[in-house]
Amino acid sequence: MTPGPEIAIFVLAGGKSSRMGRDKGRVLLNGKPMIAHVLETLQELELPINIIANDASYEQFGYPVFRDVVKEKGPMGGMLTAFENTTADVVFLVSCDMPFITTEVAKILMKSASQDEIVAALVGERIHPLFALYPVELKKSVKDLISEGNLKMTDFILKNKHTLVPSGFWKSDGIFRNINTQQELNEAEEQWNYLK
Ligand SMILES: Nc1nc2c(ncn2[C@@H]2O[C@H](COP(=O)(O)OP(=O)(O)OP(=O)(O)O)[C@@H](O)[C@H]2O)c(=O)[nH]1
Repeated sequence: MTPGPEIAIFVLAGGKSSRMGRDKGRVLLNGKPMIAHVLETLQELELPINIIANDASYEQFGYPVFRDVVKEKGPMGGMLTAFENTTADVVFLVSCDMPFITTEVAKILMKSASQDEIVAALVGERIHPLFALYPVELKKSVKDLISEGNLKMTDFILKNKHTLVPSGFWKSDGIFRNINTQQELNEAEEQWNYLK
């Protein structure tokens, strides 16, 4: 049996957090910075973990921190930064604001990992680009899209070879819930024991 592609995890934490009003990755949720919940789940996968952030305080989490190679280009810029800083074949891109992710769903997506296909979850009509696998061989194409100003992640997925794993392969779609606002943070805090 041939071994699968080598995968490295990159957690994105370089956004503006304008809806939250303060840096999302470090807001406290159930007593811990939001990104710490994400990292704790991901570490069970036993893959290399990296963070892409523009603030050195992310070094406190104990993983390598890379600054965006191109600023203010959203997750596409974060993805290019990941591609530029890995020797793996595939980057597992994860948003820092998804504290309910599970290793169950990560492993389901990873089963389809490929050196030349993007793998993402499909929930209803919605593709989730920030808990998804991207082949590093798409680096040139990402560079071109960034210089053209085409920064939409779902467009990028649909224009390249991809596998969309439909909902139904896992127990709950709640794992894709992300937290953008103070109200969503309050709700997650209140429902923590039920959701986690
Ligand atoms: N490295 C990096 N990550 C980013 C960038 N923009 C967004 N992200 C990350 O991508 C994920 C989703 O970000 P969004 O919620 O869409 O954007 P945001 O800028 O963080 O927040 P808003 O300003 O409220 O839209 C989060 O984990 C962000 O930290 C960026 O330019 N660089």
